[in-house]
Amino acid sequence: MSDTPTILKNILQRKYEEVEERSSVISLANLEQQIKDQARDNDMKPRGFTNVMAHSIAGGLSAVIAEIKKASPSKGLLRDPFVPAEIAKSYQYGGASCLSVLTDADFFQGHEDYLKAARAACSLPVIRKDFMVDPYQVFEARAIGADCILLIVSALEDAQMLELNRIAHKLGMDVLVEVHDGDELERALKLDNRLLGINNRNLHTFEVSLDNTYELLRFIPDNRIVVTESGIHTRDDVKAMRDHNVFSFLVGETFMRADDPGEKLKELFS
Ligand SMILES: O=P(O)(O)OC[C@@H](O)[C@@H](O)c1c[nH]c2ccccc12
Repeated sequence: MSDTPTILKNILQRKYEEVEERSSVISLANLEQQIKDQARDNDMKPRGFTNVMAHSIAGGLSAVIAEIKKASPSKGLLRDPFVPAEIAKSYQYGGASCLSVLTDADFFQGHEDYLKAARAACSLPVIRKDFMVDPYQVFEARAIGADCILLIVSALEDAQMLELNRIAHKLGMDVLVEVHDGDELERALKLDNRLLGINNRNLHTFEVSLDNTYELLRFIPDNRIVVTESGIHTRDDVKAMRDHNVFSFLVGETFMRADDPGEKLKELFS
């Protein structure tokens, strides 16, 4: 991880501290008990994130993971007022396949309660968007209702990545593995997940280029579902991706800046 970009380094450093703090308040055993207690509650059952994505694509549609993100380190505050339950309903109405909810507080002004509120307000599967470095966070994700977690390859060693992936699956969650270059892609392909995210944002410079997806595409086997992440703003962006046989999208900023996020989704994807 020697060339891990600075901002990511800062975030990861903070994440390790956060895990220490949180696990001293709520133990891992306690989280596991919560998950067991919730097993009888139908609303808490994993909603099959990957299946819903695959189903949308099989129907000839774009599979859109619509993101609920109040702020980001590169763009600052994106939306105010920010009401996750309203946004979730709007996204469902607008035709999203799944939701992504930022839970990181310090860099994205996110919160676990945003995920809970968004998920409770709709029937869509939800990915916990955060920087996962420790099993504790994976249990925590399931305890708050997440149906899927994100694993960022540049933030993890292989062994860590495998372990977090295994725990997520054991808890019934799906995993979106995120890469932004060829080396990371090679490592990501060692996991047997169907979902593979290509981030168009360079984490060193914050520059966004959709070419990143096009360049990495050719190295990805057909049985994977490629999700293009970041920097999708227009119908033309969507068309260009679809012309390259990319049918899954993760979109945040464009929707967050719109008065009605679900309408904006329709505008881009219908
Ligand atoms: O807001 P955008 O440019 O549409 O991007 C969404 C999403 O791809 C981005 O939020 C993201 C991609 N990978 C991440 C990892 C952590 C936090 C955030 C992200």
